[in-house]
Amino acid sequence: MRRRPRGEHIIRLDGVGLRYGLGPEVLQDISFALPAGSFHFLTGPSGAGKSSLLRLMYLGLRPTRGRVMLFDRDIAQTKRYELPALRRRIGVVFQDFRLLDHLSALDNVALPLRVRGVKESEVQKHVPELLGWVGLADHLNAKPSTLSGGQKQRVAIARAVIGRPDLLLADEPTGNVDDHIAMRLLHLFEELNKLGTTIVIATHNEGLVQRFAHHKRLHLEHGTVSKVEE
Ligand SMILES: Nc1ncnc2c1ncn2[C@@H]1O[C@H](COP(=O)(O)OP(=O)(O)OP(=O)(O)O)[C@@H](O)[C@H]1O
Repeated sequence: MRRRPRGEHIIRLDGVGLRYGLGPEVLQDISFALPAGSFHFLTGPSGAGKSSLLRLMYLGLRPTRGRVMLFDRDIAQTKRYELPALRRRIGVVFQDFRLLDHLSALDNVALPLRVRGVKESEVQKHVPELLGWVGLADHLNAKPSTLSGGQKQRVAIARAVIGRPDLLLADEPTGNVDDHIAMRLLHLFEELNKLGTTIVIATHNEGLVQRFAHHKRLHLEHGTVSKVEE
């Protein structure tokens, strides 16, 4: 598996601004760089721009000004056909999960491995193991519509981490689960981080941030970074 040496920047934003359509800038003058292997909580009040910043980072949106460098590539200079390969190196946990409704929990989580051509024997070994780890051993064949919000969230997390991405971006990944499961999920992110994945977790859960205060913080206020620990 490809691993990057520590010390490089996984993502760098320089003077980035974002507006939706003709609206006001919702992100302004954003500049920071995240070193490979770092672990940040993205915090800030509701509406500060956390989800918008994550969208820029997973290339779901282009900035209206400034420069985004991802894996040492300037996104503005990157050809459209090259973007899917960059995106495959990013695991994303969306706030609204975005599971495929016609697939079972197991098949949703298996997707990133199957896209990559991982052997089916490996898929059948690793996916149930991970789903068991997040407490869903009894729901491998369940369709998302039969799962609770917290269970769907855990399937979405398993799908985002199964391929050991270079960068994991998670939007409120513990928003629908109780404290005990939130702790377990945070430990899962820490394990992934130890294997080299750079992690950014947007959260409102200040209690959780305090319990994991050994990790760094990227704080947004009114669309701009008011604090970044690099
Ligand atoms: N698709 C969109 N079109 C227009 N404006 C948007 C869109 N998405 C977000 N915004 C606006 O951008 C600003 C930042 O929103 P964003 O969702 O990024 O904040 P947030 O910090 O993630 O909030 P929350 O913690 O409540 O999820 C808000 O003023 C919001 O209304």
